[in-house]
Amino acid sequence: MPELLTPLSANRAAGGWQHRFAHRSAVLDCDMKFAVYLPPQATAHHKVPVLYWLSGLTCTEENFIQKAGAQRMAAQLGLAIVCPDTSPRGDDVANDPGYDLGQGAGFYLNATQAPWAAHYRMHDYVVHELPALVEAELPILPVRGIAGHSMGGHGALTLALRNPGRYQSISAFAPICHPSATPWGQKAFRAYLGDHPDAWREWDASLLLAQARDPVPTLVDQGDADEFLARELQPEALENAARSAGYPLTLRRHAGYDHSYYFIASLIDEHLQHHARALIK
Ligand SMILES: N[C@@H](CCC(=O)N[C@@H](CSC=O)C(=O)NCC(=O)O)C(=O)O
Repeated sequence: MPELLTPLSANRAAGGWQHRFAHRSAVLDCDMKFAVYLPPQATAHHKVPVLYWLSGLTCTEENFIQKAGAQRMAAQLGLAIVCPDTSPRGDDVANDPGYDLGQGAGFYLNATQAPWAAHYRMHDYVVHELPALVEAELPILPVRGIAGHSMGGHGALTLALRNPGRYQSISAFAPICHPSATPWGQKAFRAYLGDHPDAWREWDASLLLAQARDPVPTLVDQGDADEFLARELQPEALENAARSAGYPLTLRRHAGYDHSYYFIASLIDEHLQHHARALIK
């Protein structure tokens, strides 16, 4: 039987190991890469809980592991971090010249429209295929939190809200909160889902959260100097939905912070601690 994971790199980090692997995805029908940080507590005899990190537009599996500085706190807490790529990839995979559609911009949904539907099934990949793979091949427990940034914040919120019971904790940095009403989201939804308002509603975090019946502790951080705040992110839509649903959302605003990884690196320890409170007993 062929090896399921092809090692790409392994670097010692904070007493654990930062890995990158390639594998064949049946769900996406293409070769994919992902990164996983294994803390020192993860051994052949001891499995650890896991945080799935979803990156934003233009990112690969490498942005977070190189820029967020998460390894030291993950090692302290005993938390693995799995970072998928942001879309299917390859010469045979549909693409678009814009940075906000196609490869690097999968939006963590299952596309229904041609030409995207053939490969763009990032929801099923992140929720089902990748966890089954890492839980079978690596010392990782099926005890999961989910987090992300911007497009990946939208992904973290929607994947958790669509799959009650699968994630015990949620967090996001500067998420796209109401994509069916903002330009990045509308462009992606029109392409991937077609002009079908009912379908858009199923992938909009604020609209899903307003209907949520399974409360999961959720932390959202937003910088007030974020260049995308008013046009693309609209955290007030998420706040209003949480208020009307009585959902346990903590949304914090931070003076002077922009949309970059400097913001993420400044607060990532608090997000990891938020997840550890739910995942590590
Ligand atoms: N015009 C920019 C837009 C891309 C960008 O800002 N990407 C962010 C995520 S935005 C929402 O999903 C990002 O994380 N970039 C990578 C990084 O390492 O900072 C551009 O094309 O650069």
